[in-house]
Amino acid sequence: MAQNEGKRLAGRAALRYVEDGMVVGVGTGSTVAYFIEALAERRDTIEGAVSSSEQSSRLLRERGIPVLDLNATGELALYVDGADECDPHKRLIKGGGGALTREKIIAAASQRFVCIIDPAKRVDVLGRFPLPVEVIPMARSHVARAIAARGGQPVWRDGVVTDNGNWILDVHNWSITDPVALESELNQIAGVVCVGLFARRPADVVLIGDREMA
Ligand SMILES: O=C[C@H](O)[C@H](O)[C@H](O)COP(=O)(O)O
Repeated sequence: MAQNEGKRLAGRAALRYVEDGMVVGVGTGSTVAYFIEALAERRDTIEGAVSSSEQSSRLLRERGIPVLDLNATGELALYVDGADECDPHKRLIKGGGGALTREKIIAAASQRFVCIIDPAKRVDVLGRFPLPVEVIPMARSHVARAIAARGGQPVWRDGVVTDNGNWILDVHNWSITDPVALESELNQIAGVVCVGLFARRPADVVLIGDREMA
């Protein structure tokens, strides 16, 4: 299956979790763009969306879907987002598009996290995709040294500024055998805003193309 076709099928398949009257949490990326396209068909039946990025907010508004403030909506029933990698326990690497922090906030505030991926995103062990870590700009070198001391190879995503005004380090060559422990450990480094590991709060449902992962 071509990768874009897998993304399109997954984006459409997520519609089956959308119920009338919902406020839907919406992630970021090329797979989510297909979901937003499909969600537009339901725009008159939902209340609106909480968005994880400026990019998704723009797409939602272009499709006539109201973008709401998470501070005003309360907890959400549903969050739909893509991922860069997914292991058999539905633990994820996210943040290839730089939206990891807002994505993690919405995932934490949602009862059900439906992750939409194409088959190429499945891995047995996380870490082939470089792990994104959002950092406060002044802490970039400090965090990079702390990560290198733990065996990772951090590379600054030079020129990229997140929606929160921060920078990103992409950590290469890490075979992440205990993602829950690593997520907790990296969160403790001063200057780290968010780690692109979604292991402590994995996805609840993973759609690979239009099929649900067991
Ligand atoms: O920051 C971006 C997000 O975590 C995306 O969900 C992730 O990078 C996957 O994006 P795509 O669907 O474009 O492969």
